[in-house]
Amino acid sequence: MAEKIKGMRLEQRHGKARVRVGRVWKTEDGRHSFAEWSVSITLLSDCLPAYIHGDNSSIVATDTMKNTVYVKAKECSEQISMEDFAIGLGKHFTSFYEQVTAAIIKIVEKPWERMYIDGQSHEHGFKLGSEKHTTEVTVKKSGALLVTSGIEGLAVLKTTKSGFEGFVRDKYTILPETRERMLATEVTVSWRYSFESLSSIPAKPLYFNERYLNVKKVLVDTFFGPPKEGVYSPSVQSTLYQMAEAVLARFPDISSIQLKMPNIHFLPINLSTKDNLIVKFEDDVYLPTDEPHGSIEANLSRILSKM
Ligand SMILES: O=c1[nH]c(=O)c2[nH]c(=O)[nH]c2[nH]1
Repeated sequence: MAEKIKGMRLEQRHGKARVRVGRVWKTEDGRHSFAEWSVSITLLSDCLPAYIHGDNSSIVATDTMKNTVYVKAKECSEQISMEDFAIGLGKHFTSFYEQVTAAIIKIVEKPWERMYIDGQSHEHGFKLGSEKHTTEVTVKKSGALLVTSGIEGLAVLKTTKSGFEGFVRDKYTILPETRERMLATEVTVSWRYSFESLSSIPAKPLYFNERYLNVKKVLVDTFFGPPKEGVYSPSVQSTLYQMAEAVLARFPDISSIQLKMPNIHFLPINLSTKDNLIVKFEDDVYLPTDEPHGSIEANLSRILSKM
């Protein structure tokens, strides 16, 4: 919200960050599902008197926002995707409060995965996985909507089928060209859905959960290539683009995708004295590092032709 005051411009928003909630859903035959979310709410509303005059009469307390998360979680009697939960919260804040013009809801899910014991899925046991599912939803009073989903911390590595050649060489360059190296990264990705209003959201339950798993599969499959032969990567840039392109080609309801793929370096180990070669690097012994790392990111979006 931007408002003019005494010849100046005031931009303000308020909300509650990191409201943590766990929710269990139980079927009649005794199977439990579980989700743990960290929910952040930001409301855009006219709160000028609070900033200027200390008049809080139009402020929705952030404590109330926190309570609303628990009330809405209680009301979800059936398992729900966190995108749908965020949309529901956004709808609530923009319709329940006259002064609220838009709500931005961000959720990060803790990666609890159903436990398998001797190949059999456990009815109520879960263990913590690695990468996290994220979402950011903006709901406007008009019903206009913006939904993004994403993944944080998807760490992937391949020990071959990667190289880097033909880059700029000048008096500062020492990096040798190679067609044989390790490729490691921790993917952060977010994609935007093309649904632009509350009425165009798919009614299918858990639609967004299914999409999340399928997008993750396309990203990972493209990164690695087929199990036996893999796929050659001429650069992180090229692999990133292939991953983004594969997602847009496969999912018509995704309009853009942003990928961040740090190039996490594994340095060759060569050890020698003046007279002795102790360890000669043969693509086998590495020094793992996490800094510095290359930082490579790009956004790929459809250009929508308006006829
Ligand atoms: O895939 C890569 N992209 C780069 O831009 C780069 N720069 C670098 O030093 N190594 C690499 N690798």
